[in-house]
This record gives sequence, C-alpha cells and structure tokens, in this order.
Amino acid sequence: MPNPSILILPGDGIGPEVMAEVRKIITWFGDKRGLQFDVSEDLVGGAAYDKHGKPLADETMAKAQDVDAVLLGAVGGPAYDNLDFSVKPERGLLRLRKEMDLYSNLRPAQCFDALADFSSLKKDIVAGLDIMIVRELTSGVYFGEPRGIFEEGNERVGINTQRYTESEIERAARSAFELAMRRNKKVCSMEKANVMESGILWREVVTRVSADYPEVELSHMYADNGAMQLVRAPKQFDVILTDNLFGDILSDCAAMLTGSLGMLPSASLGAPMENGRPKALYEPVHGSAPDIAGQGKANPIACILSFAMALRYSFDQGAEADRLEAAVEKVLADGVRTADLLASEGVEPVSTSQMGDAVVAALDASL
Ligand SMILES: NC(=O)c1ccc[n+]([C@@H]2O[C@H](COP(=O)([O-])OP(=O)(O)OC[C@H]3O[C@@H](n4cnc5c(N)ncnc54)[C@H](O)[C@@H]3O)[C@@H](O)[C@H]2O)c1
Ligand SMILES: CC(C)[C@H](C(=O)O)[C@@H](O)C(=O)O
Ligand SMILES: [Mg+2]
Repeated sequence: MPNPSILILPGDGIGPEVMAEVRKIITWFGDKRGLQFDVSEDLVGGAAYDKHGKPLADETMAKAQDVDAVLLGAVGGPAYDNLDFSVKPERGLLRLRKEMDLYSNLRPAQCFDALADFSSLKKDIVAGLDIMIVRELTSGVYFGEPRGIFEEGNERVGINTQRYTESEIERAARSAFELAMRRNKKVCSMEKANVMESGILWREVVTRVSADYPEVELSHMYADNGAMQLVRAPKQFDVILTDNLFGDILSDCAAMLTGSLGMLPSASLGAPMENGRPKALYEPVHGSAPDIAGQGKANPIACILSFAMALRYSFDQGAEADRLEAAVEKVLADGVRTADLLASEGVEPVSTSQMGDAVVAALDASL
C-alpha cells in the first residue's frame, strides 16, 4: 500500500508561518508513530499569482484532485486587494472548493478549559463549549449566477445571486445529521426563511431529510437570531447547519467564543474517492492576517488542529487525532500563549515556532 498523500498549500501572509509548524507535527507522527505520508507542496493565492499570473495553476488543481488530503494555510493580502476579481487570491481557494466539490465544511468551536477565562464571554457561558458548524461550501451566493458588476442606465450595479438546489441542501443536511448522530443528536438549521425563497426551500429540505434521522432533534432559527444566540448562550447548540455565507460569518463569530480566531480549524469534505477516503481540504478558519504576518506572532493552533481533523476524517487515525488535540490542550493548560491568547500585559508571549515546538514536546510526553 502506498503512503497516504498530502498536498500542502501554505499560501500567503501567516499561511506559510503556521504551516511550518504543521510540518513539524507531520514529521513527528512519521518518526514516532510510524505514520508516513507522501508530502508535496505547491503555491496558492497571491504566491501562485506572483508566479503564474493566476491564483491557482491548473497543474496544482490537478494535484489537489489526486491526493488524499490538501492542507491549506491562508490566502490573500493587501498587495492583491486591487487585482481584477477573476485573479484575486481568494478565487484560488474558491476554485479548489468548487472543483473538488467540497460541499460540507466542518468548523468545530471548542473552548479549551485553559482559555475559558480568556473568551470574550463570561467563563460559565463558554466553559466546556463544543459545537460543530456545518457550512455548505460549494454553492449559495458565493457561486450563484448571474454575478458581476454591470451597467444599468447611468450607473453600475453589483450583483450576486443566492441560489440553492434541493440536492445541494440535502447533501449538506445529511452530513450535519450524520455528525449529530455521533455527537449530542441535535441539529439547529439557520437561514432567513422569513425574507428569502432560498431559505424557505432550505427549511423544507432540511425538515424532509430529518425524517431519516428520527433520533436527532431538529430546530430552525433565523440566522440573525442565531448570531445573537451564539453569543448569548452558545451551549444550547450541538450541530449548526447553515449556508455558505451565513456559515462564513457565524464561524468567525464562534471563533471568539473559544478565545481567538487563531484557534479554529476546519475540514472541507466531499464525496468518497475510489479508495473510500472523502475528497478533503483542511485549513484554519482564519485568513492571512496581514497585520501580524512576518513577525512570528501567529498562533499555529488552528492549522495544527486542522491536521488533527485530517488524521480523523481522511486517515482513519481517530486515536492519533485525540493525541494531537490532547497535546494542544496540555500546552494551553501549561500556560503557553501566543500573543493573541494573552489577556494581560507583562506576560511574555511565545512565538509561532515556540508554540509548535511546545506541541511537539507535549506529543513526546504523550508516549
Ligand atoms: N481561508 C482563507 O485563506 C482566508 C480566510 C479569511 C480571510 N482570508 C483573507 O485574508 C486576508 C486578511 O483578512 P482579514 O484581516 O479580514 O482576516 P484574518 O482572519 O486574516 O485576520 C483577522 C484578525 O485576526 C487575527 N488573526 C487571524 N489569524 C490569526 C492567528 N492564527 N493568530 C493570531 N491572530 C490571528 C489577525 O491578526 C487579524 O487581526 C484577506 O485577503 C482575506 O480575504 C483568507
Ligand atoms: C477567503 C474567503 C474566500 C473565505 C470564505 O469567505 O469562505 C474565508 O473567509 C473563510 O472563512 O474560509
Ligand atoms: Mg471567513
């Protein structure tokens, strides 16, 4: 059997910085746990634009289709903000998601005990928090047609279209219900059925799918109320199922419940490949963080925990994923903090690379 293959796309800004720490973790699992991966690396986003004039070369797209898992850092940055929309770094990432058909984006928000004091919310509201946002990732207003900026009379009009087919809603919903069956058996579906036809259809289809999961308690919420409830009482939720745009916003919101955007991992999953593994891309929820890029300040934990998700969902290594998550938990419990996790002045933060080293040391201690 060949080793499982991983394509690493570090991207821009802090992407390469946090990915360097994941490389250490991959090496550790090879050396100490005998988990060997065939790892290759390529360009995405602004880095790809600089070399190829587009944010994702066709050869890179083909490689991504061919590997067992893609690990991505982050894309984008001010140097690329004024580029034509068709070649913006973010389009490279959207192309990967669309062409790999990664319709189910899992964004878990877990509050580690050591950070419960640090969350933007009171400790009792977030302590023990463990929710899973399932964001539909290949459709909705991100991809609907028509889209563009057009002339209309004597002015221009910018158009994006929210569009969902029943089958697109159904497959995202099934993935949320399947996850809920392995968790606390609750799904809350969020849309705006009060003002959008796509929301009405969303609610209908999710309700229909729920009949196949009688053990799972389904509730519906308007997404604006959902945002409020997420901040008011997040522990009422187990799995939140939502569309592409609402999921983008709600997951950044959930990040702050856990302490920092630098903590939130994600897995984007598609249909099973011939070898039974799902098409998969793993990436932190955060972006390229231009304000701290190049300074060794970025928190690599979101990217490291994304690799833990890869161990669990792509490589069938649930126990090793648990080991990695426990190592992160230990490091935080020991008080190791990157700058984004520091509540008080006068405490010295560790660098990105020191945080990665601390996780490797905790992995060593787990043996
Ligand atoms: N998946 C992705 O690649 C992705 C996601 C979001 C944004 N972006 C892109 O990134 C660029 C910057 O966007 P933005 O500033 O709105 O969002 P961002 O997520 O890059 O940063 C928002 C804030 O969070 C902080 N932050 C983010 N990640 C951190 C980490 N790991 N450690 C410590 N602090 C962290 C940043 O310093 C910044 O203050 C844009 O071009 C945007 O399109 C890319
Ligand atoms: C960079 C951008 C395309 C992306 C999105 O909007 O989906 C990001 O914000 C995310 O959360 O992954
Ligand atoms: Mg986002």
